Amino acid sequence: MSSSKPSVYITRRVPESGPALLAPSCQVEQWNKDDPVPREELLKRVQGKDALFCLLTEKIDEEVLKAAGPQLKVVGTMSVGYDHIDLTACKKYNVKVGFTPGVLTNAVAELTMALLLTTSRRLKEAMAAVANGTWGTWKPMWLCGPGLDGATVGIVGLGRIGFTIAQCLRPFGVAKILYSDKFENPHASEVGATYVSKDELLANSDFVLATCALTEETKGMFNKDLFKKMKKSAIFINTSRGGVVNQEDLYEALKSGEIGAAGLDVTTPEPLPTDSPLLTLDNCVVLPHIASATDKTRSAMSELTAKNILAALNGTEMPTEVKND
Ligand SMILES: O=C(O)[C@H](O)CO
Repeated sequence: MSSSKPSVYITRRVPESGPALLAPSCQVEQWNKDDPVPREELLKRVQGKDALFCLLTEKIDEEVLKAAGPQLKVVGTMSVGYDHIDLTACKKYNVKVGFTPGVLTNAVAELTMALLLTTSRRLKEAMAAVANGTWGTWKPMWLCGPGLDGATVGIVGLGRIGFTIAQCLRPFGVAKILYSDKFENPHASEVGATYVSKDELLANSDFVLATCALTEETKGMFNKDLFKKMKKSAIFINTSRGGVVNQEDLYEALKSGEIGAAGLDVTTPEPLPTDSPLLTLDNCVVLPHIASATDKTRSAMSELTAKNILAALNGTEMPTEVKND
């Protein structure tokens, strides 16, 4: 680094451990609030900065890169997903991109398991019954659900997170884990996962989990055609991005009984408006994008983002750089 300290703009209040790593060697400016920085403010504040520390809520496109100026060296996003960053524009402006894979894998797998259990064991309806007084006597046929024991689970996208979910599933006694992806995962056999076509996965799975990245190919992929191919009892879980689902089609599939239930940690848009039809359904559980929300994970994400930025500013290898060739 040159003698004058490089400047970094942080777009949100984030766990302090990340900014603390930057502070000794950088001039740090921060939008120190819990709500996103307004676009105009971002475009103003990023001017002249050497690095941008952002979140998945900020669209980082050519306009932002241009506003920053030619000295901008790196965009570090505090997320594993980077669908909010225009990689083509970053390449054009010679800006490196850092992200935070690995450190949030366990937390996201854990929350995916929570959604699986909440939907299959009908916890939303059960908790409502306790609260609203419709809990009568113990009834043998009441609030029964499919359970994981002996089930076939289909994972669409067996990357780090999908793989860890497969590990978590095994002690629950699932019979089969199927996965579909662009390529076979060479470690799949370690978790007993079998590579199949998407159609085979959809036709045979009791649970279908979306753990793929949002790309041009996966955008809106879970639509009425795919829901039709699932079992009528299938439970669909999404902890990737809301954009992989056609939400109108999902609503129809849940309402009409085309599929059994859904558990979503991600939606389009976020926050999901409170008048969304999805929220009227007993068989749909919606969470506010909290899969990585453990104290430890969010601190680790903040630190890794800072380390990516420092490495890029120092001209050393970034711990987790998005390959942008
Ligand atoms: O992309 C991510 O990192 C998650 O969606 C939020 O932690």
